[in-house]
Order: sequence, then C-alpha cells, then structure tokens
Amino acid sequence: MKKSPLPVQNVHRSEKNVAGKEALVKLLRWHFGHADFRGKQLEAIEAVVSGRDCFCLMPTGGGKSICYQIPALAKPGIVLVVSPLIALMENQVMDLKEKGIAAEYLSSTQATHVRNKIHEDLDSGKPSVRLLYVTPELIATKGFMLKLRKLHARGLLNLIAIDEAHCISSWGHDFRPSYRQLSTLRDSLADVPVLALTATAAPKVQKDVIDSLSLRNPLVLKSSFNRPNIFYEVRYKDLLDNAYSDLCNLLKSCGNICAIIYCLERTTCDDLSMHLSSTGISSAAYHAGLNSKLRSSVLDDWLSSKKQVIVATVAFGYE
Ligand SMILES: Nc1ncnc2c1ncn2[C@@H]1O[C@H](COP(=O)(O)OP(=O)(O)OP(=O)(O)O)[C@@H](O)[C@H]1O
Repeated sequence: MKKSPLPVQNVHRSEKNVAGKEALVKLLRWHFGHADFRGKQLEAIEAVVSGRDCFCLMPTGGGKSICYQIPALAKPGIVLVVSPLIALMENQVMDLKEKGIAAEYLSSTQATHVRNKIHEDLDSGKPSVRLLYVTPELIATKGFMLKLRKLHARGLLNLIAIDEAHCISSWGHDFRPSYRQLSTLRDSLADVPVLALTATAAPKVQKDVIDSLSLRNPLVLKSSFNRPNIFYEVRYKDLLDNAYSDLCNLLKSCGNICAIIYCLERTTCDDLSMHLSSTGISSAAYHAGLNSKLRSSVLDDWLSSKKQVIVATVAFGYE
C-alpha cells in the first residue's frame, strides 16, 4: 500500500529545535519504518533543512541516504541528488517509489518518453517529484543547468545532495572528472544548500571536496567508522599448514554461508575458487579478466544464493 506524504510543514522553520526534531522523526517512522535517527543523521538533516551547507562523512552503510531523503519530505520542493552510478540511482528510486515517495532519475539509458514525462513534471506548475537523481554528466550540460536555474527561480530547489562526493577529488581513489563540473552549481544556484556525502576519510580529500564545491561555513560531521556488528580476525598464512584447507574448514564451520573472499591476483581467484568447488563449496571467481556478461551472471548467481562464495579481486565492488 502506498503511503501518502505526511503533511509536515515548516519543519525548516525550527527555531524550536524540539518541534523540528519530532516532526522529522515522525517522517522517518512513517516513511522508512526506522524508530529513530542513527549517528549524525539528525544533525545533518537539521543543518540542511535550515539552509546550511553540510559535509557528512559516514561509513558505508551508515545511512547517508536518509540525510537527503528526509529533507525532501520535510519541505515542499525538490531535492536534487547527484550520484555516480546509474544502477545505484535506479535502486534508490525503485525503493523510494515502493514506499510511495515521488522519486525519479534522469539518465541517457531511459526511453525518451520516460525522460519527457519527468521533464513535463518538472516544467509543470506544481511538480510532483520530491527527489530527482541525476549523474554529474547531466549537470554539466547547459540545457539541464538552465532547467535547474528555472526551478530555483520558482523556489522549487530545496537542496543539492552530492553522493560519493569524494569523486570530485583527484586525491581520492574514485576520481571522476565530471564531478569537477559540480563546482558550477554554487555559482549558478548560490543560495541552495549543498550536502556533500562520502565514506572516504582522508583529510586531503575532505578539504578538496569542501573547497571544490565552495561549501560555505559547512557543518562538518564525521561518524565513527567502528562497526560493532563486524568481527575481525587475522590468521597468518605463514603459520598455517595449508591456507586453502584452513579457509575451507572455516567456511564449512559457518553453515549456510554467503561470503566474498578478496584476493590480490586474478589467478589466485581462479585457483582458490576451483579448490573450494572441489570440496563441495559452490563458488565462482570474479575479476576484470572475465567478460562483463560472465561477471554479471556470477553476481546474479551469488545474489540469488546459487553460489555461496565469490572469490574476487577489487574489481568486485567497483562495478
Ligand atoms: N535511522 C536508521 N535506523 C535504522 N536503519 C537505518 C537508519 N538509517 C538508515 N538505515 C538503514 O541502513 C542501511 C544503509 O543505509 P544507506 O544505504 O543510506 O547507507 P549509505 O551510507 O548510503 O551506504 P553506502 O555508503 O553504501 O551508499 C539501509 O538498509 C537503511 O535502511
């Protein structure tokens, strides 16, 4: 069943912080079913809803999306989300739509009629979309920037959220030249608050993100990277009689497993995967030496539990 948006108005006029918080928690519970905000989420949301720029460093899976999804529900207008991956945008938009939240993404992969419909909505007197996901490449086009300016002139642009903001920095591990173009957002849409989100902790990258996006007196939030639900154990390969058997025993002792084993080299992935399969653990290798069709079928098999273990290089996770 689709939920109708809660009629929360003036959350942004939260001189009384408590009332603002209550309304925001209500939105979180109603739309996402979470009991309360986690870590620095509320601080980030309150900052951007009040019009302040924010730089938010949170570990992977820390709950960054809520920091721009709740503001989209708390104020009339549109939140623009810049995201580096079309697959990521598709997933989030699908999830949001299932929750009854009006979200769309614009990408070159969409059919023309789908894109046209979104543009018609944006041009209409009262757009229904609350979250609009786009790639940095689209922001760099003159036509789309003009559209953003028009939305802004009509008072409809609430917030610009830049996901995976470290991609803007050439010091980062995922530098993406088109992210550099995002610096023009501040020139063209000067007073729209910007929320930069990343899980990359290097101080050089953080400074570069803040400078490149010309964030003004941003609230800088850094969450702890300690994940109490994750257990770490180090075993020294040199001290083991047979590292492969040790690994097999460990996997078998875990029962019904779903695992990723990272290796440094492609040949090790192939070799180890073959070894695991020979001992009855269903497994497949994943690395850049395999063509994209095969990689995606390995991924599907793992996601659908047809394969228990993926033995991968860092290619797994980048695509
Ligand atoms: N306040 C909350 N309470 C409970 N669960 C939450 C809360 N906020 C987010 N989550 C859940 O945490 C998970 C991770 O959230 P999300 O995908 O936004 O993280 P992320 O920081 O964007 O991760 P990534 O770095 O992978 O993009 C999701 O399953 C989400 O539903």
